[in-house]
Amino acid sequence: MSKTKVVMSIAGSDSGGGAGIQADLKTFQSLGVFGTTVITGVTAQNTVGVQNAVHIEPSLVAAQFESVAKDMEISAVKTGMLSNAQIVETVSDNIASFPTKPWIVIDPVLAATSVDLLLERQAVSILLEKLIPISDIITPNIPEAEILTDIKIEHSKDLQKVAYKLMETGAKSVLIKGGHSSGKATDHFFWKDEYHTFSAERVGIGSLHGTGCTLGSAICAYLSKTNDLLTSIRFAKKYVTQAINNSFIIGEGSKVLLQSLQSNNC
Ligand SMILES: Nc1ncnc2c1ncn2[C@@H]1O[C@H](COP(=O)(O)OP(=O)(O)OP(=O)(O)O)[C@@H](O)[C@H]1O
Ligand SMILES: Cc1ncc(COP(=O)(O)O)c(N)n1
Repeated sequence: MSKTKVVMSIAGSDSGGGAGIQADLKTFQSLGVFGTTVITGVTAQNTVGVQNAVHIEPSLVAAQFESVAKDMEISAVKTGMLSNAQIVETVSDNIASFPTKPWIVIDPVLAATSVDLLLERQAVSILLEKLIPISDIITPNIPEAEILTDIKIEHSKDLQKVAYKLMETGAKSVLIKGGHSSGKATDHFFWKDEYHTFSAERVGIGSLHGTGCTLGSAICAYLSKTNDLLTSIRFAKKYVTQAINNSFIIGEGSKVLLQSLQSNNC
């Protein structure tokens, strides 16, 4: 009997439920795909910030990969918080050794909205050397794009410089997210010599938690359903915009997104 393919989130746990593994699984469930997980770290976190964090032993990270990959067929993976250099290395090696190549979405989480570090800075070089080169799409926000490339984004032409530099490291495509800019919430997508924008009205409702995780995991879910990069980004942008428009307050800090079941199963 044929097996239904699954998707995988490789990320950290957010005890507050708004970001990380929790946001990814809610997105997968809403979009009708079966989500599996490799947990890289556990944060004590709420809508105000990250209070504490521990990294998972690389051998246990590897064991989670092995358990899932030897039993199930993984059509798409998404990475989020990766904690440190050893974990980035373990994750890169394990994804590269899957028997069937999955779609690979890298959300290079460097710091949470609350500015706590979720990846040690020494790990950035290994991310550039090992993980980004095997990715189909990398989705930095503006501060992350600047850290990864050492290029300050001041004008729109800087977006292209950043994207080309990331593609030179081996990323097949780059989506620079516009949550941290002003005006419309426009995401800039560079792929080979193509350039596309995905735009939505900016919702001015204070700070939000989990937007990047939700967009990345929606791209991952749609890739597993459509096998088409542009279609997946378009649908994922629509999904995150709807979730932002319906965001709500659960604590004293950032609002969280409403992840709701989608009827349009493309
Ligand atoms: N206020 C907003 N209104 C509409 N869309 C937004 C808003 N803020 C972010 N977005 C969209 O949410 C998605 C995630 O972008 P963002 O730049 O916020 O990612 P991120 O910084 O990784 O997430 P986070 O802020 O949760 O860390 C993008 O599609 C972006 O355009
Ligand atoms: C475990 C974990 N992973 C990722 C994020 C980034 O999410 P955000 O930038 O939306 O706070 C987070 N806060 N916690």
